[in-house]
Amino acid sequence: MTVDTKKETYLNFVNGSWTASTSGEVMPSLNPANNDDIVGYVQMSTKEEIDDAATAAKEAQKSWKKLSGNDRGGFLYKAADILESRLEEIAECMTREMGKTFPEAKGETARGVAILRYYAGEGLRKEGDVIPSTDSSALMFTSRVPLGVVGVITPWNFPVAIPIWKMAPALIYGNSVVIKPAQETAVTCAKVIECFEEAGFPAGVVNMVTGSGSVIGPALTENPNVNAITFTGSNGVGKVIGQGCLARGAKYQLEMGGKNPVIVAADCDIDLAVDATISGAFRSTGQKCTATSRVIIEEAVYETFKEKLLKKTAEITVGDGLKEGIWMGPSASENQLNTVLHYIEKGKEEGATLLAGGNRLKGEGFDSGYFVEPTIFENVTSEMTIAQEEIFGPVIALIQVNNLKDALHIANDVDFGLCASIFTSNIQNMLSFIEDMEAGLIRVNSESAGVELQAPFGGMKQSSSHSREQGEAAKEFFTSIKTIFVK
Ligand SMILES: NC(=O)C1=CN([C@@H]2O[C@H](COP(=O)(O)OP(=O)(O)OC[C@H]3O[C@@H](n4cnc5c(N)ncnc54)[C@H](OP(=O)(O)O)[C@@H]3O)[C@@H](O)[C@H]2O)C=CC1
Ligand SMILES: O=C(O)CCC(=O)C(=O)O
Repeated sequence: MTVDTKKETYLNFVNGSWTASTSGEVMPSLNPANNDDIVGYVQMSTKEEIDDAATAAKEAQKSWKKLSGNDRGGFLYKAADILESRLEEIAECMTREMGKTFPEAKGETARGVAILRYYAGEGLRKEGDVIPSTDSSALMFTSRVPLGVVGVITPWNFPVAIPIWKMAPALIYGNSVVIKPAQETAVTCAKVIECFEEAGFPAGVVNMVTGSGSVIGPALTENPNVNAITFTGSNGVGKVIGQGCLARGAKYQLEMGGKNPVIVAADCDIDLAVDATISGAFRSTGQKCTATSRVIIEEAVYETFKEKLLKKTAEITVGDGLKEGIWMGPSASENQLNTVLHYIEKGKEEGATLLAGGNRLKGEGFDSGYFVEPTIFENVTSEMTIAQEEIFGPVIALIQVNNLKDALHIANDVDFGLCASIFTSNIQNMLSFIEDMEAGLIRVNSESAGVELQAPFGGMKQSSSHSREQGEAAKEFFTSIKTIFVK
């Protein structure tokens, strides 16, 4: 491909240096709000470059793990300060690369800073327990040791937060990392890696290789020097990665899709439920694994809820996320837009009623981007495709029920179990929901999306490989326990 020489080509970061791929191939990273805008070029790297990064990471980890947690934390604090000083620039790059609005991108970058500081502090927290032995003259205790080299495979929907919430705990517990970011947002990731470089991490501790997931993804998963893989993305790819790791005995962690319900009980604050549904479903153009995609409403308040929801949805401003006053940006890519339009057609074909939206936006300001209207279906039944499969776009299905028992049954009637929310003022309704809802994140009177960095994050059923990320829970994945007996 011909390279526009005015745009930067972002290289791989291997063993402390920015290196060119031997493939010589690059691909443009395009702005989904205006695909005439090339954000930069990223390399289509080869298996050999993954192998080089893994070898460097293996060597570097030997001395990295010997540092005290306090010293490792110092590097993370520095990276946090540098990221904070570049917050606006990196957030702007994120908006240009994947479309989320600038305020959302700034919020996410600030979250990256906070995650780095949280894990920097982990370097001074306890890493084991003393356990009484049956032998009164012995000392028995546990200690945590790093896994070695961690391969990090990330999606495009949180281009700063997800790489950081995987890399920061990996690093603080003494692992080195090789990250393969989503191609769509590899420029934003390269800028995050620049922050790590400037923070002075020893060469080889942090490495980044860009390229096609189907080529360098398996190279990373199958590399014998890589001891573990942490992945966020689609279920299809996650399962392939899990099988690859299992086959060679590597540790793996998969965070995948969701089909998250919101239950609207007759006794709830309807305005609160409407605002939370809109925010949960349409922020980031619905491109969150925690996004609301099914709204299950008791019949007594169905019409009132629907009317208010439609009124507020009509007020949403769609456009280029860098412009003032825009609330919802484009889908992140043409592929993603086509997936969303495909599901909208499927909804119509299967007999759901389109209440709002449903179209690609056309005309001035829209023609060079991948904009779709916020879309609402009603008369949706639980077996319809749009009630079962993850859409990853601004599309919601309204499902009317007679009572909360039916609501809970429908809420659980999917393969996923990431997050779920209920709006109610009745304590018994809340308690039943907390007890019987099959989801890793339970939210009451709050939108389905909303992850706090200090709390465990992950799903049940097909949403994850049953481990948890973030908060203290990250320690379970990124370390191995040694039980020590001394006599
Ligand atoms: N849970 C979540 O947060 C996310 C869910 N999704 C879901 O996935 C759908 C598709 O999105 P998509 O971006 O294609 O997600 P993918 O699962 O394909 O991509 C996620 C990451 O995995 C990489 N990858 C792709 N194939 C392999 C492989 N064989 N081995 C190792 N790594 C691989 C990708 O690389 P590359 O960039 O080159 O494709 C990317 O870095 C969305 O519509 C949505 O439903 C997507 C993103 C996030
Ligand atoms: O909702 C969030 O903040 C995180 C969601 C997430 O992890 C994802 O969409 O991949």
